[in-house]
Amino acid sequence: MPALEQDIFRDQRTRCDHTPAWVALQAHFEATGRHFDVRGAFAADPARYRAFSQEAPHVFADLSRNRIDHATEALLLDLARQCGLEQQRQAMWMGEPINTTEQRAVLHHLLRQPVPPLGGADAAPFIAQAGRDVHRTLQAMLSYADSVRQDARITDIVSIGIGGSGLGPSMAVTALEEHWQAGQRVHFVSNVDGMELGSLLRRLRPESTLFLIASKTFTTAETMVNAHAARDWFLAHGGSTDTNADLPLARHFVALSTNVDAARGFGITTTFGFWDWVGGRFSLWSAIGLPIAIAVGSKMFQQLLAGAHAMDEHFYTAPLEHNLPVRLGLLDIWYRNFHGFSSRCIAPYSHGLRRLSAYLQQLEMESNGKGVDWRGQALPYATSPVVWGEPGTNGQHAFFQMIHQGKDIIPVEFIVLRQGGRDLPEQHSRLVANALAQAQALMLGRDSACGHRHFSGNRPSTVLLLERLNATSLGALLALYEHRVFVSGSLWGINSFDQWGVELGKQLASNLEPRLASGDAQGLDGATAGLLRRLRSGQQQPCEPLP
Ligand SMILES: O=P(O)(O)OC[C@H]1O[C@H](O)[C@H](O)[C@@H](O)[C@@H]1O
Repeated sequence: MPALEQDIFRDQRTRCDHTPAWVALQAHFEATGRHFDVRGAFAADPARYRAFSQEAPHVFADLSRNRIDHATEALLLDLARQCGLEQQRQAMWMGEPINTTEQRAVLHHLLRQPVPPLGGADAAPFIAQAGRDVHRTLQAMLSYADSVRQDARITDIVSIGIGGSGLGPSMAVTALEEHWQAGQRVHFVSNVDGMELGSLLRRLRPESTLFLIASKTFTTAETMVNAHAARDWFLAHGGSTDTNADLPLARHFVALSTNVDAARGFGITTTFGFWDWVGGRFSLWSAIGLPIAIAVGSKMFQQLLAGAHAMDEHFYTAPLEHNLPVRLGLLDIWYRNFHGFSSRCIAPYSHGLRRLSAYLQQLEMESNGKGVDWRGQALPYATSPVVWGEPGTNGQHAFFQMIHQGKDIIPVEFIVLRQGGRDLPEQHSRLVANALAQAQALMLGRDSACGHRHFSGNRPSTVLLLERLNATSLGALLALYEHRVFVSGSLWGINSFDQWGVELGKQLASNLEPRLASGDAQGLDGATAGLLRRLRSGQQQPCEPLP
């Protein structure tokens, strides 16, 4: 896009709190929203469940237990239109550089487009070319995945990667564990704490291990430290950098990265690449998903892509008022900026989805945890809530106490499967009953003269219902969350696709690491200097008495 057009595109946007709809929402909140009672709304409207439920591909959503009515949704939709949500969505589709701080397009949806058409009939040449590149890489990666699955010599696949290069694949592989290949194990290593890799290496043999070094940049410190430790271990146990040796590094180490040169410098000759228009936390659909394809096979990986593509079509084509990512994203704005709710609990009633909250923490909080708008100007309103959770029913016996009776209102997202997995299927109805009961208890509450037994009720929740957990429904669910994050980020006027907030800590860590060895505390703040001295003293000592 020419520079001038870009500027127009950026400057035409109206910040959400400067729109008439925002003012109207404030008035609506004061008039009825603040004291809205979901129980009363159900009593007044027998059709409420139907009106506030939404079909989307592979996901059905019941939004009826939320503190919204038709007027709220209408005003939120006005807000979306006045903030230019549809134009933003179109800009993403057209490959415009909506990641403005890095001047990058955001095209992860292209990774799951079937052929043809590549990028759509009206695709710009750059998108059509990107689509061709995607399919070439996908085919190479999938045939490699299937060849690994057929290789009886390989028993262990170790994927080393952190953040977006670890959370998505490990969550998806966990979710699809019923479909793992017998006789092969897929492990994930992220932490620079040597305990993670060290304890794994003790159980492995180099000749039967394949290492996947997953890093978009191939520079991330933790991943590089672990990759080098794995390489040292491999070479110390009979491996060789000679490609003609019996145990060549080039056959047992593969890279998943945009930085082919750095991977080559490491000694890797096979790299499955991707592109700068794929953000790390949106990358499980790319070569970063190779561990998924190895774990469940190429066919199932394509089902994952197909599920996500179905959700993409819904997001890009459904009218805003019947568009599930839009409705959820708008609800997030309503709760965060008008009700002031500061967190949202993810409660998947599915053991397979036990890593979903960890994955969503990065997706949502790294995308939308920003304090400035797309021009870098400070925002006067709150953005991303804290996203957290644990699978049900475990959470019920841990923190649900607070959700039922605590002083904070925490909207809960129940994820429920109509059909359970293959193991102990007779327990599934108990699991589902618990999810429904929690949502019911949160909404209905219970009056009691005894304060300890009183439940105030009117506590909001959403139910996302999947037929069953498989690659297709998982793909759709994850794409739903991706688009929802786009919707709320777009309305907040922030760049959801950069992550400058992680840089400072990285720089300070590289400054401190040599100081831990040298003891040089010069120029450090008092707390860091004190801890550095204590860490180097070799023993826990009481604090010095104050003068
Ligand atoms: O894939 P990599 O380049 O190794 O990056 C891994 C992760 O680290 C960074 O610090 C970012 O916070 C993440 O967005 C990214 O996913």
